[in-house]
Amino acid sequence: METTVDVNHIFPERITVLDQNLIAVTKSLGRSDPQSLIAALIDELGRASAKAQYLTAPITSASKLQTNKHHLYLLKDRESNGGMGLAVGFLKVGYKKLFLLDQRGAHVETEPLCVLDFFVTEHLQRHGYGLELFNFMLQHKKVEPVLMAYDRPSPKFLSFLEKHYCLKNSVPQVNNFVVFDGFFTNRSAAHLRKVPPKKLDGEIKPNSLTQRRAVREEQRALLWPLCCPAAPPFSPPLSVSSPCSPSRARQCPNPALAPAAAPGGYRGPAPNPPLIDSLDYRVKRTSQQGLVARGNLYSRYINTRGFGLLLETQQNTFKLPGLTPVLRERD
Ligand SMILES: CC(=O)SCCNC(=O)CCNC(=O)[C@H](O)C(C)(C)COP(=O)(O)OP(=O)(O)OC[C@H]1O[C@@H](n2cnc3c(N)ncnc32)[C@H](O)[C@@H]1OP(=O)(O)O
Repeated sequence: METTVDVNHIFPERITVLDQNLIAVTKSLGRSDPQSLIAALIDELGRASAKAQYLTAPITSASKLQTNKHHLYLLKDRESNGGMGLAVGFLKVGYKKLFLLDQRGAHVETEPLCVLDFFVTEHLQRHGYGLELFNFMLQHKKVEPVLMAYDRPSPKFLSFLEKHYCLKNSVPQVNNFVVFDGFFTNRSAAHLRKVPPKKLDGEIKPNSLTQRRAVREEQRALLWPLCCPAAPPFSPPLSVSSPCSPSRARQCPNPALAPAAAPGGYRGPAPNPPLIDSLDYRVKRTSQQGLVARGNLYSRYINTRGFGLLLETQQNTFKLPGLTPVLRERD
């Protein structure tokens, strides 16, 4: 990405690892880190990534990086941009506590390293930069791609994973993360914890006024008319050549350019997002099978008997009776 920023000055290394402090994890000798320039560059890259993925808002920004324990790998090309260097792309990863379904459909609690955002400047894609970034991250984190989870991977990213790491068949999930065959089998038992059988269904009563308001919002959210075609309860096994249910595809500026829906749901903007802003929650319907609550924590609620919604705050969990929760943390 061409900027007026002297990328070579800020980032002496070809790949820089940035953390919460917005400073290079491996600091260069005698150089200060001009935080505001770094922040501006990250924001710019985050916006470009969001645009490339048809997102309404960036997943990556300096402020988000500062408030999460993520690592952002930033790749530059030293020679470009009149010798000032060019930010070619970035890869953002972080650990997430996830409730996933194993091959037999059992809930398993995991905390894998997840790919959260990945972007290479448009005109430099398919030149091997993505692979360079990804391999660097694998070495830095000492992890194998099959043991990672992927947050709503785009079709390009799915193609990338298949081509470079032979990751093709996914294990169906009800959340937006994609994991592949081998995720459960290659992982030591210490990293997997079976989720205990659920308690008897019933409403968990909120204690505080704010929490009660959250429940009211939740119930109002359920009244929205359902208008989208139904999606299957589980995303089908992944095949890059035959991406899953079109009902999970999101709106694109130009329908002809719309990416095929991916397992876990491609992260494009949602059609007609009905938002309720309350208590940091934005609640929206994603399909007839489930509703998504966005807030500090994000959760979705699906089972074979119907629809449901589960809101989780730092303190409490609210749920409607009769359904099985599937939880996922959000940034
Ligand atoms: C969890 C998430 O982060 S999902 C978001 C992923 N990011 C995006 O979709 C943003 C737009 N895409 C990109 O920025 C890039 O294409 C990336 C990051 C996915 C891959 O980076 P690149 O530098 O292009 O990858 P690299 O050159 O190492 O590998 C190329 C392979 O990636 C895949 N790929 C890259 N670009 C494309 C494309 N336009 N169409 C289809 N496949 C593509 C292909 O498998 C390609 O191999 P091929 O050229 O033989 O078909």
